[in-house]
Amino acid sequence: MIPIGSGASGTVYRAELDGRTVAIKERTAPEPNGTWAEAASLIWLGRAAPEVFEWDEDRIVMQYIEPGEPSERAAEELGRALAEIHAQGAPKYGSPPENGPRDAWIGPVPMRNEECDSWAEFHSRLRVEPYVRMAVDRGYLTNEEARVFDREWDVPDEPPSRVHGDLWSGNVHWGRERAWLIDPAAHGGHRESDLAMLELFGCPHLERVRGAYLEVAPFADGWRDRVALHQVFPLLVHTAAFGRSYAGRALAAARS
Ligand SMILES: Nc1ncnc2c1ncn2[C@@H]1O[C@H](COP(=O)(O)OP(=O)(O)OP(=O)(O)O)[C@@H](O)[C@H]1O
Repeated sequence: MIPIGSGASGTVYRAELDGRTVAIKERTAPEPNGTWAEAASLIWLGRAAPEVFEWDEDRIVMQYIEPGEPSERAAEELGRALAEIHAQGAPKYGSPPENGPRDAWIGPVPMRNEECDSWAEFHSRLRVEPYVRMAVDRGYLTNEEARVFDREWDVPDEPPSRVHGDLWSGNVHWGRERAWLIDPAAHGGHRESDLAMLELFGCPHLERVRGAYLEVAPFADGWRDRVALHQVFPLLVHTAAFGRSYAGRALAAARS
């Protein structure tokens, strides 16, 4: 087994298994349901993600994707693929991936999926409040700062989408021919959130990805003004997980 990547939760290896080259993601972090949630998410995302061959509580064996360079063509294809995944939908806002657990992970912190009737309820109860509490408990936000996150979260009404859920640029794996989605935390969510997160830390050819996406699946008017609002969740997760250095950006996004 040859190590090809490592992150907070474990190590990814390239290996030969039953005559084919596979990627094996071994989870070393003590995260109950971690591989279950990730395997179910990968399967739910379909052909945009590597195929899952098998998984147990310690590891996922999946299709190995030979790395390549980002290209404009692959970026546009990624935009269209994202639109296609989103359109597959989800039963409700907050639904876990099909056959997946309610209790999952986002980076090194827990993330719960529970069905809600609106995005506003889902966002506030499951994607904002738990991380504000965690950040306050850990001393990364003051009580006064925490109150900034106690607000209405309004977005134009639309049915829940099937979202990747942790779509920072590191979770776009550029292969030889196309881009692949890896390391998802999928659930029923708002499709603008995936694109807003991709924008958060920059992504190669972002304009191409977004342009191709919007051509086939336009957002409701005013989406640019909602980017910051959708970035509150990942910024809060960063604050809760990694510390106060992210608090300023999280607060600014929440005030937007
Ligand atoms: N199916 C795959 N085929 C080829 N390489 C892969 C595959 N899956 C993951 N990798 C490589 O391993 C790296 C880490 O993968 P992944 O993001 O899933 O791990 P992680 O531990 O969750 O990392 P992080 O903490 O950064 O989220 C990727 O950036 C990629 O280079």
